[in-house]
This record gives sequence, structure tokens and C-alpha cells, in this order.
Amino acid sequence: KQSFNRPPGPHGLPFIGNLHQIDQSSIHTYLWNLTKTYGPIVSLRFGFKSAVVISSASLAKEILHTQDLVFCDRPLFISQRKMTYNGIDIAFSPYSQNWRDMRKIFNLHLFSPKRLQSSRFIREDELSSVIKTIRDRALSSEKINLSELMKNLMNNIMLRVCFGERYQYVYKKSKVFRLIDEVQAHMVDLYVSDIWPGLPFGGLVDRLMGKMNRLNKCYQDLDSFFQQLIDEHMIINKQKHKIYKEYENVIDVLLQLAEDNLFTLTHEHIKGLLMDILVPGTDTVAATVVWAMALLIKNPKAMKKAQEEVRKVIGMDGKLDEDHHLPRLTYLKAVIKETMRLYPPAPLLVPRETRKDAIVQGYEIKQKTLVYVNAWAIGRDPKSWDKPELFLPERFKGYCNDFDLIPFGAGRRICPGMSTGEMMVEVLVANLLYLFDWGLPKEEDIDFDTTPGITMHKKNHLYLLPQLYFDG
Ligand code: HEM
Repeated sequence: KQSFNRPPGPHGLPFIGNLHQIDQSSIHTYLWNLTKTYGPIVSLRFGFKSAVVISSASLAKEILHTQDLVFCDRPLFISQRKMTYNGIDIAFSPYSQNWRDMRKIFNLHLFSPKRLQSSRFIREDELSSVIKTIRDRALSSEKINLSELMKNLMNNIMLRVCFGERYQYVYKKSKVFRLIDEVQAHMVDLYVSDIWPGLPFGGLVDRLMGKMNRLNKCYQDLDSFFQQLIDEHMIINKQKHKIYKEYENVIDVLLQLAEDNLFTLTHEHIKGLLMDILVPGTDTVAATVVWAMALLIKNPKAMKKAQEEVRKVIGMDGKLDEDHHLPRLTYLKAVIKETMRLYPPAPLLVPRETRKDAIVQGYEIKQKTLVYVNAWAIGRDPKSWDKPELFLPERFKGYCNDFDLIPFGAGRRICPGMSTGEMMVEVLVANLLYLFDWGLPKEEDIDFDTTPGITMHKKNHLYLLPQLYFDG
């Protein structure tokens, strides 16, 4: 029996709540459909955990801006707790001094504009080897698997940014890539003890199902990878003393900060931060590039306009220059915004949790309620967007209402990798459009099916046929 005025939502069963009703293959569209019956704020229950889903720009503003201070915790489920060293990273840290310090380190020391400048050669180097692969395929009229190329490229870039190239001496590259995939899968896995906290024998059931073993194994592999790299870098840094280094990778910067004692920065903090770069920083960018290219192929007029812009701006310079060319690629930026409106890489953002009781639109929301903001639904809401089903980058001319488009979240917890992520997507798409013309391999069509998981990928890999346009 309800003793308080909770938001409307489908009736659940005793004990399991709404768990049995949820379509796991596409949670964001299932939740979007619920808004047609219940409106933009919906209540659900997953076992003993209450949840609220927000699906309009005005309510997103209420949650992520006006009442952000109440809504800025994260739930910390078993797998996330394990993988983030008890939530001492950024993404899963409770709202606290630790979280503030970690974000400060990230913004000032790891991904500041200066750092991004100095890691530019890594992006250029890795990208040039992908371009070479595409060029070879173009010359022999072979198709490429863009999904795979972009995923590997982002892994290569971020691993080098974090560790330099030597990480491959610790584990083979393919093993590290597999490990990152595994961590991503674990991050969204729910346990009996997450859904029914306090239930006697919950932990035992989780152990009997073998899930804890798999989680522990993945954690140990990753922890040992990080630890070996930390140890190795400590030895190398001692030998080098204060010799000027052209590019210090993330692990060196963090070890130096730890030595300077400006922050509490144990090895576990360092590993948590590395996790925050390798897990949310790779797939999100790769997925966005793939969605953008799929949408452009389906919308040849937009493709032509974007290519003309890129080719005009870069012109005969022969190569994209991040500083000089990117600010002038306004149509390309609109293409990427429009891509993220229709296919936000994190369609439900990253779940929040209430720090205390709150009232939203007259409804009561209790402390420790899970809060999902459905960026997918907001991006397709006719109240926010004219003809939302159409891919129309032109709609961003002079556009300004922030909460209609929130692929990076908003408020205190807004993605700290936003400018890095946007810049990387722009660089990758601009290069693909500048150097090649694109078509579909014979008999292939493009679908827009999505995967479930921490990042929403295009379910079926995107195969494209490149044709060399500019051989710089
Ligand atoms: C296209 C690229 C990206 C997208 C769409 C994206 C999206 C998001 C979203 C939706 C959130 C949750 C925000 C909220 O709760 O309001 C988030 C958080 C986060 N992202 Fe990103 N992200 C991207 C790239 C990156 C990159 C490149 C990095 C790291 C280098 C990164 C690191 C993080 C971290 C550490 C958090 C947790 C922030 C916190 O809890 O305070 N992201 N991201």
C-alpha cells in the first residue's frame, strides 16, 4: 500500500517489483514507451530498490540543475564497487571530498587543454595507421569494418595516453582489449544482493551462481595489470629523475602528484582513475563515430554537405589540424550533435541516486532512489524537437536550449571527458570524410539496431566501402 505520493508507474509484483516486465534488450525504448501511458516521470521497482525515470527536458533540468545537489549521488552496486576500489574513482564515488579531488585531478592534470595538446601526437600517430589500413582497402576495393576499426583505434589511443606503449610488455594488446570489454560488461551486471539488499542468503546465491568468481577473476587481472605498470613506471621515473619529458602519460602524472602530496592519492585511487579513462573514454567515442557515419550514409545530402565543408576548410593543407580546422567545421559539429540526439552513446546517462527525500512536480521521491534520465526519449520528444525522427543537422543553427540535448549529462556529475570526447569524435569523422568517399558494400543495407550495455553501440557492425578521395 502506498503511503506517499510516488510518481505513476506500472504495477509490479510483490518482491520482484517490475523486474519481469523490463525488456533487457532495449531498456531505453521500453522506458520511453512507458511515458506514453504514465507521462515524463515514471516510478518503477527493481526488487527492493525504488527507481524513477525522467523523460522530458524540463524535468531533466529540475533533476540535473535545480535540484542537482539532491540527485548527484551514484548507486554503488557490487560489480562497480569491486571494479572502482570501493567507489574511490570519479564515476562511482559518492558526492564527497574524494569525488571533488578526483575530478580536480582529472580536469587540471589529466585532460586539461595543455595535456590534450601534448597528447596530440598519439592521436595523430594511431589515426595515421588506421588511415593507412583504410587506404589499402580502398585501393583493392575491399570493405572495412568501421565498428571494429574505431573501437581498436580508441583503445590504442587511450591505452597509450594512460601508459605509453610499454603496456604491451605486461599483457598482450588483445588481452588488454578483452579485459576492457569484460569490465564494461561487469559494470552493468546486477546481483541478487544489489536488487534485494538485506535479503538473507543473497550473497550466497550470488556466489553459487558463479558470478562472484567471474567478477573477482576480472578484477584480479585488471588490478595486476595496473599494479605492474605502476611498479614499472615508478622504477623508470626514479632512474630518469627530473629529465624533461615531452609527454608524460597519465600514470606518470598521477605518481608525481602522489609524491607531491597535494591530494590523497594511493595506488588504488590511481587505478580507479585509470578505470575512469579506459572504460567510459573509449567505447563512447567509437560508438558515436559509427552512428554518425551510418546516419550520413543514409542521408546523402548531409554527407555531401559535411564533406564539402571539411574539404573546403582543410583544403590543400593535406591534413586536419585540430587547432586551425576544427573550430571552423560548424556543419560537422551539427552532424555530431544530431547524431548524439538520435543515438546518445549513454541513452540513460549514468544512473544517479538521491541523497535525501525530494519533491519533483509534486511527487515524493525517497532517499536512495535510483534515478535514470532517458536522454534517448528527450532527444526524440516532439515537445523539444520539430520532426524528431528526421536527421536534420541544420536544426542546430542558432539553437540554445541545453536540456533538450544532454548526451554528456549535466550538473555536478556532467561528463568530465566531454570536450575530449567531442574533440575526438570530430577529429575522426572529419578525417574519414576528408580523405575518403563512402559507399555500402553490395547487398548490404544499414540497420539501426542497438546493443544493451554501458555504451549503446550499433548492434550489427558497420561495413563500408571506402574510395580514396585525397591521397595526401
Ligand atoms: C562521446 C563521448 C562521451 C559521452 C557521450 C559520455 C557520456 C557521459 C555521461 C552521460 C556521463 C554521466 C553524466 C551525468 O551523470 O550527468 C558521463 C560521466 C563520465 N564520463 Fe563520459 N562520456 C564521453 C566521453 C568520456 C571520456 C573521453 C572520458 C574520459 C577520458 C569520460 C569520463 C567520464 C567520467 C569519469 C564520468 C563520471 C563523472 C562523475 O560521476 O562525476 N567520458 N559520461
